[in-house]
Amino acid sequence: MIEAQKLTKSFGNYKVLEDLNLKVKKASVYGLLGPNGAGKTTLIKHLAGLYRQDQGIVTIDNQPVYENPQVKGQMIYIADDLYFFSQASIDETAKFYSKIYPDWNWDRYEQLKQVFPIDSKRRVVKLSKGMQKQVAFWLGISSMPKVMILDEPVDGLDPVMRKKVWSLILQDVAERQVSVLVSSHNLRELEDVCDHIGILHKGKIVVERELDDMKSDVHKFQLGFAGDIPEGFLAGPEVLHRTQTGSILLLIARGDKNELLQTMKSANPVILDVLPLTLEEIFIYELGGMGYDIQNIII
Ligand SMILES: Nc1ncnc2c1ncn2[C@@H]1O[C@H](COP(=O)(O)OP(=O)(O)OP(=O)(O)O)[C@@H](O)[C@H]1O
Repeated sequence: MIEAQKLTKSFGNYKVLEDLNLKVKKASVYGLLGPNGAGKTTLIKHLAGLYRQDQGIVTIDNQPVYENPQVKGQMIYIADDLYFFSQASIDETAKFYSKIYPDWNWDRYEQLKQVFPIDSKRRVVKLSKGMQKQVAFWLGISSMPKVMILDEPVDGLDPVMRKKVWSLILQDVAERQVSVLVSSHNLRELEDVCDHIGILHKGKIVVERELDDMKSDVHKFQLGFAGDIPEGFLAGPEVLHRTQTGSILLLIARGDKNELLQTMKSANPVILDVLPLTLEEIFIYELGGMGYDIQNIII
């Protein structure tokens, strides 16, 4: 489990993270969203043990991360800006990884040549940006980590490679109970792969949700009435959004779907439809209600 408690970090007088709490469970994929400058990379560098926090606790399986080689030997960190030795080929870099990571698996490294079609004798720094990212995953996955910390991981990969990489990661989550924290600006990308989403805004996690809960808790309805919409109809706090066009009402509401439908039916609408709701819409309406300009935070 990856955990940060009351994590605070400033650069000079500028506080980037403040009393931040975050938990990534075993065998789970946590998506970290936030606008430019929110502090995602700063948070990630603490979780990867590269930065020392000013205050708070950062642990992996209850062990402090900073300056802890044992923890780092079980973790891969794929940064936004990759670093490789300037003279080394992929094979030579793999040899280096095999000495750093105690569970390094040469069979897996060989098998993954089917997935990453790059000549392993080539110098890594001479490869294209997207190919270097592929190498980072190739070596990272062959290291058999328990924890993966990924900063904008599929940026620069083509769509086919994105799918392949995600499928390898999710296979490790399912089969080896790997914990993954992944940052992105793209909610749609995270929606397909994460089970939890946290939104970082101005140095704090402002919302953290389990996706299945979220999807089953918020619903969108379209209602039509023969005459006027009944006075006070569904005007309670369960309604997150309401638009009325003539006698057609569009509602986004939180709660048990069947109970909401029962309440609506009692007003005798002539039309009552449940409409599909994207995760993006759920965030927009939920966080909009909390006073955040969410369109600018997550899109
Ligand atoms: N080493 C540093 N020294 C001073 N300020 C820093 C340092 N690293 C980050 N910051 C500042 O901290 C804030 C958060 O930066 P960070 O890179 O963590 O954001 P981010 O959410 O990853 O942004 P982006 O989505 O643009 O990558 C920014 O204002 C940045 O200028």
